[in-house]
Amino acid sequence: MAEKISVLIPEEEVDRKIEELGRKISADYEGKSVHLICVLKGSIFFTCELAKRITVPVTLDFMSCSSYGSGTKSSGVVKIVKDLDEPLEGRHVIVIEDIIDSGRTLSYLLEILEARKPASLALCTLLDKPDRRVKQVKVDYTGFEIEDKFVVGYGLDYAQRYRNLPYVGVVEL
Ligand SMILES: O=P(O)(O)OC[C@H]1O[C@H](OP(=O)(O)OP(=O)(O)O)[C@H](O)[C@@H]1O
Ligand SMILES: Nc1nc2[nH]cnc2c(=O)[nH]1
Repeated sequence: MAEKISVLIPEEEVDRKIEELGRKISADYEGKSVHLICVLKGSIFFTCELAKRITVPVTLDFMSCSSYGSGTKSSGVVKIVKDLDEPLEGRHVIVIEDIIDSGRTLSYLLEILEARKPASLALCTLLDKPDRRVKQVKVDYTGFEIEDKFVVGYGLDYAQRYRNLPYVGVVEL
C-alpha cells in the first residue's frame, strides 16, 4: 500500500542548502584534502550531491551500520555491517549523514572512527532532529533542523522505499 507523502523541504531548497554547505566546507578546508565517509544507505544521495560542490580535493569511502530497527523505530543497538576500505590515519575526515535523530548511531560511530587517528574528524548531516537526542553528538555542518516527524526522500526510507524522492517528505502514518 502506498503511503501519503507531503513535501516538507522542496527539491530547490535542498539543492540550495547543499550548495551552501559545499561552499562552507570548501572554505574551511582550503589547502587541504577531505575524506568523505558516506554512511549507507541513507546518505548516498546527499554525499554525491555534496561531493560535487566541494572544490578542494575529495576522496570517498563507505560504511554501513545497522541499528537493529524496522519500520520507523530503532532499538539503539548499533553494529557495523560494512567497514571502511581505507585507513583514516592523518586524513581530514568528514562523516556524511542523512539524518541525526537519537544520536546513537553517530555517537557510536564517531568513537570508533576517532580511535583510527584521523588528522581531524567532522560531522555533516542534511537533517537534524535535536528534540529526539538521547546521545549528544557535536554536529559541525547541518542542512536543516526539523521537528519530530518521520521523514523520507533524499536517501531516507520507509521500509526501504521512497529513498529516491528528490525532496524531503513526511509520511502520513
Ligand atoms: O540518530 P539515530 O537515532 O541513531 O538515527 C540516525 C541513523 O538512522 C538512519 O539510518 P538507518 O539505520 O535508518 O539506515 P539506512 O541509512 O540504511 O536507512 C540514519 O541514516 C542514521 O544513520
Ligand atoms: N527514514 C527515516 N529514517 C530515520 N532514522 C531516524 N529518523 C528517521 C526519519 O525521520 N526517517
